[in-house]
Amino acid sequence: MTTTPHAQYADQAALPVIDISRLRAPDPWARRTVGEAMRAACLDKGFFYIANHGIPDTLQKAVFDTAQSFFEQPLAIKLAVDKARSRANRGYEPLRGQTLEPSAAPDLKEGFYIGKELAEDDPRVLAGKFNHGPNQWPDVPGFRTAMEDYYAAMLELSALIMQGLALSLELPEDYFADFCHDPLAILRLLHYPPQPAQAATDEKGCGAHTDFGGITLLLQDENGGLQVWDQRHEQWLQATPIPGTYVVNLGDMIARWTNNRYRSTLHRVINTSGRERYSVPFFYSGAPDHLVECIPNCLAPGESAHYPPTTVEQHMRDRYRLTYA
Ligand SMILES: O=C(O)CCC(=O)C(=O)O
Ligand SMILES: [Fe+2]
Repeated sequence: MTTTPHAQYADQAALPVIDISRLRAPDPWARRTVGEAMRAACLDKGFFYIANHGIPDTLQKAVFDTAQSFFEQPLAIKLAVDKARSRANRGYEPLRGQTLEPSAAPDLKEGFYIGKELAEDDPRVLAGKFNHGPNQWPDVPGFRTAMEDYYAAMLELSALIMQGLALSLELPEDYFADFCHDPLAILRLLHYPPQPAQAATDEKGCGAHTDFGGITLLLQDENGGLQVWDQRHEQWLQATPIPGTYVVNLGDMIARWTNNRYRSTLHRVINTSGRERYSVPFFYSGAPDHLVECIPNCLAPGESAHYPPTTVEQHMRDRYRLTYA
C-alpha cells in the first residue's frame, strides 16, 4: 500500500445508490435485478449506497446518541473499558490507537468495539477463537440495549446483502448461507474530532486502508469525510452522506473469493467539517471456520487463483496483526 499522489477531489461520489427492498420481494426476477446492480458496482469500485434497508431511524438515533454520551465522558472513565483489558478486542480504543495507513501518522479517531456476547466459559472462548469473548459495557444509560438491538438488526441486513452478492455472481441465492451462520461481526463506534488546521500533512481520521473482512455497512452522520479511491482516474472521491442510506463496501475476503474480480477498495477519512464526526461501521466477516477460496465461476480457463484457500478466522488474524503492530 502506498500513499496516494496527486489527490484530487471529485464533486460527487459517483457511487450508485441501490434500492435493496426488492431483495425481499417474492419474485425471483425482482431479486435478480438487485444482484445485477450490485454486480456493476462491485466490478467497479466495490462501494455503493443502499436505500430502503429496513433499519429503523429510531434505532440508528439511539446508537448515535448513546455513542456520543459515551465519548463525551472524561478519558479516565472511558479507559475503565479500555480494549487493552479484553482478550476479544472489545471496548474503548483511544485516539491515535490504530494506524490504518502504515506510512502515515496514527489515526485521529477514537472508537469502541462491540461483538457477539460470549461468556468466558463458552467453549469457543476457552478454545481461544479469534475475537470471541464478552463485551465490556460502559455505564451509559441505554447504551447496551441500543447496541444489542442494532447489532441483531445489522446481522440480518448483512445476510441479506450476502444473498444479493450471491445473485450478483450468478450463484445460487443461498451460496453464502454457511458463511452467514453464527458469524464473526463487529460493530464499531467511531468519533473523529475536527481535523486541526495545522495538522501534520499525513494526519487523517482514518489512514488509507482496505477493510479486512467480508462486507462493511457504514452508518455516517451528516458531516462527511469518507473518501474512496478511484483507481481509474487516480483521485479520491467524496462518499457524501445521503440520508437514509448505508455505504456498503467489500472487504479483502471478497477479493479473495472472486480472484480480484470484485474490489476491496482503498478508502480513508479526513474530517474537514470543523465539527465532531460520528460514524458506525458494521464489519461482517462470517463464520470463523468457513473456508474462503476462489469461487469456481470466478476463474477463467487457464487462470490461476491469486490467493491460497484460508479460513475466515486465519484471514482475520493475519489482517488485524498488520494494523495493531
Ligand atoms: O468512518 C468512516 O466513515 C469509515 C471508517 C472505516 O473505514 C473503518 O473503520 O474501516
Ligand atoms: Fe474501512
